[in-house]
Amino acid sequence: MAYTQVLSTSCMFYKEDRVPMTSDNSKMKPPHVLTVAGSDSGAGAGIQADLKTCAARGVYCSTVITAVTAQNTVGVQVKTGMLPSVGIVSVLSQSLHEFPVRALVVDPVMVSTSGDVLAGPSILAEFREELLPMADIITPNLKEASALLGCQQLKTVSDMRSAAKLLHEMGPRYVIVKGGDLPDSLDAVDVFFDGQDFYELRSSRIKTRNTHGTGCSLASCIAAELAKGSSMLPAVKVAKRYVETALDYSKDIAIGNGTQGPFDHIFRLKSNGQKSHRQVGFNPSDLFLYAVTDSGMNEKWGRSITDAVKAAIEGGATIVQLREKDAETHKFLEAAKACCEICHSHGIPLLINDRIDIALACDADGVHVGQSDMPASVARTLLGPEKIIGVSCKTIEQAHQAWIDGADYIGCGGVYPTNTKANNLTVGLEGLKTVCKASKLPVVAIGGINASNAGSVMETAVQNLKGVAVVSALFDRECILTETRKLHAVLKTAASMTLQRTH
Ligand SMILES: Cc1ncc(COP(=O)(O)OP(=O)(O)O)c(N)n1
Ligand SMILES: Cc1nc(C(=O)O)sc1CCOP(=O)(O)O
Ligand SMILES: [Mg+2]
Repeated sequence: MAYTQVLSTSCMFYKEDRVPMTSDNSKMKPPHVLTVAGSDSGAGAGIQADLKTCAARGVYCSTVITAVTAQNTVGVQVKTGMLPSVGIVSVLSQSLHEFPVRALVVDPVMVSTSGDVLAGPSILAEFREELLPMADIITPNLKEASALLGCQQLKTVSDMRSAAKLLHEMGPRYVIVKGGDLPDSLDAVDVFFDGQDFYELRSSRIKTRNTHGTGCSLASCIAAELAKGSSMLPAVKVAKRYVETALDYSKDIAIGNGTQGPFDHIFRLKSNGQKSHRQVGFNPSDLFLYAVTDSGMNEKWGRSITDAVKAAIEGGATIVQLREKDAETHKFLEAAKACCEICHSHGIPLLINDRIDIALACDADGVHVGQSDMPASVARTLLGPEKIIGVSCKTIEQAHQAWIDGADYIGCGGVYPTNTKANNLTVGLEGLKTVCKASKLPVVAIGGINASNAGSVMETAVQNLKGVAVVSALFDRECILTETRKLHAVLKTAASMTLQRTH
């Protein structure tokens, strides 16, 4: 059994276990971290931070609580338990000798980010003599580094380098001195030393009060990455980026009344829902009039994507897809963000064609992918459970796979020949019917559809067919608003005729 351990004065330690679960080795236990730490009643640091960090990083975390603290965002008020005692550090060191571990991460928590002193000088010697020599990495902040070294305050990056070197001489294989509190520094710089080379790890300094628990979280994220099999420098880089991203994500949340607050460790599980005015979730009736943009057509008619999208929505589009094949990424992202705002202010979902990265960056409602694009199953993993994913399908098999992959709808075409997509196979109304009948997912028809033939498409009245997706009949026209209204009227008539027929 192998262990990855993290220790602090509040005695956290971590365990990693990759022992096969079954005799045929087909299932592996997930990476596992065991933390032995103090409880933070404020839930931003300590055991609670470790649990949340490991969960966010996909690592199972079990716990041993060494102390109970009563604290809130104003500061540590009472400490019971006991955390930083020579006895606990000594028991821990003995256990580590008895049960050797794969990696030991020592977070020498002595001063919390709120400035409270969490460990007295009595345990410093025990730390230096017992724990540091066993550690794979130690993660002190500026105050903790100077406390361990018994030296003056560290004020510059050069001081941090000297401290990292001296701490390394005490025995740990790696040292990271965290410079978050460095005065006059525009970015957050940490110094990593591997015994040979120094690395200055820089990230943007997030302006936020919500920094409570950043130290615990960095250390537990390093342990989580090690448990997943990472080597040290990549683990430290991931941990730093994780904390930076979490801080940025949580910079405006307001929990408690103190000068500091906790951040949101599990931000990745959220859908950024608070930014969106749209109700989360996919409604198949949104596919009724699906407007798909085309950068070439907008250029030809001299209009911006945003003006094109506004006009389509005003004309009755029920969902919008940005299909900007030639757009340069930076410009596409700017346009996508603006279109998101427009769509969401009208309660209309916005999907991005092909580009999962753009969809993630602008927090669009989802993506549409084809058979040669990112597989829908991978898109689902990247986008999470709440985003909308559409897949182009021309066959029953593709429709079945889309369902297995976790798509929300399929686009089926070309129903008619089209000039918008080169070399597109036309499946015709018959092909559309075949796929619709077999599909477990709602279907939108696409390819050569306009106000003259949309009625025929909808009147095939196949179950699952929820609407039409149109490019040129809306966007390669002089007035998008007029054309969208016209198409909307045709679709409404077709829908009411279908309704009459089925009753
Ligand atoms: C609604 C809808 N259906 C089908 C497509 C076509 O997607 P794909 O096959 O990936 O081709 P491109 O659009 O990427 O050229 C679509 N975009 N939307
Ligand atoms: C983007 C696209 N996909 C198709 C498919 O068959 O999957 S047909 C198509 C082009 C649709 O454009 P228009 O409405 O101008 O014909
Ligand atoms: Mg595509």
